[in-house]
Amino acid sequence: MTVARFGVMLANLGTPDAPTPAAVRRYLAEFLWDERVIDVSRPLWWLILHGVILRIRPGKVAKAYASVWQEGGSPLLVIGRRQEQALRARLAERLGEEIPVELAMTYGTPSIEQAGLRLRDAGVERILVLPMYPQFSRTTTAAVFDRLARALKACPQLPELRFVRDYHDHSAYIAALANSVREHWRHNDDERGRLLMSYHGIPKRYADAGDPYPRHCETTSRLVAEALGLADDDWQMTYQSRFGREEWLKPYTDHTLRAWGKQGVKHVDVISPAFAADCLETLEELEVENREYFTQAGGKTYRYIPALNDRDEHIELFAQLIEQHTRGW
Ligand SMILES: C=CC1=C(C)c2cc3[nH]c(cc4nc(cc5[nH]c(cc1n2)c(C)c5CCC(=O)O)C(CCC(=O)O)=C4C)c(C)c3C=C
Ligand SMILES: [Fe+2]
Ligand SMILES: [Fe+2]
Repeated sequence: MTVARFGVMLANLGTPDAPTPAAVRRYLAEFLWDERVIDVSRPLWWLILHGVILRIRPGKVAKAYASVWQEGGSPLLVIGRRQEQALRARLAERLGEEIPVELAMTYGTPSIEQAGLRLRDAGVERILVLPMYPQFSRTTTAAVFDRLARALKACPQLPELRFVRDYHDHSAYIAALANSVREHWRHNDDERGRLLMSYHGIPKRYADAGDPYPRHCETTSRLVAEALGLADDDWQMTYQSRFGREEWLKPYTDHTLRAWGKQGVKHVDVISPAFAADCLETLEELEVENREYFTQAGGKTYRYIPALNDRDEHIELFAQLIEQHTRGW
């Protein structure tokens, strides 16, 4: 067997195994216990998480998952598998050799450990880790790094490792986002709404302590707006998916959409550049929940533009990132 020069670990957040309260509870218990995500002192957080959150949230959230669940499972996983397949094919075409590519989830399955073992079984000694988070955050990208380090703890030997920290201003990423907006406008007879770029939020405290996430989101947004030739009034960026009571990054997506509806804005196009794959946060929170906030406040048309998912340009972006980060291997 010829061993490939390197393997790729394509990482994303993870998702429950089923749209049931029990599966959602297992998923949230793992996810929300990660100190990179929630940094509250452990004994206090254990009491809040197990005493309150995991008793109430799974039932409600399981219903939301059930509303977006697909035949093959959770959208994040179904799309992740398509991205993995498409990337294998693209790398074989570009590099003329079979490069092992393994989808890995920070929480749930396929875990980072399982993906690492599959790469080990393929015989590769060099691994490029590509977290599918264009904007770096301690809560996502750094959590991948921690889980990988934990998975490697028991190994007597380490693979050679490289890690893509972020790609928030990569020209192929910006072009792919801008083209997906242009395509959406063309499909709608060039009817353009005000463009809302809605990013998953993080607690403001993390940004104050040095998390570069909001700076990365601002740069992505400005570059997309420039690529589309938008004037300042034609677009805005906001943050969605708040969790808990503390202040998160602002402006908030839901508050902005309600305000726009009241102010007489009639048409909105929404894109969510931080999500490499559509998931609960886009298909339910943006497609359904936020649409209601806007239309109930007086807005007329609200259109969600899908994530880059397995679009050709997205897979090409991953292939370019992989080529750039594996030079010399
Ligand atoms: C303190 C809590 C959370 C932080 C910080 C956070 C950051 C963060 N998350 C994503 C991407 C995704 N989050 C998703 C779901 C989700 N996120 C949180 C909490 C925090 N996220 C929760 C509790 C959940 C689960 C749903 C719920 O209970 O409301 C998902 C979707 C997963 C799916 O199965 O579809 C993604 C993707 C980013 C990019 C980010 C910070 C930059
Ligand atoms: Fe999240
Ligand atoms: Fe949400």
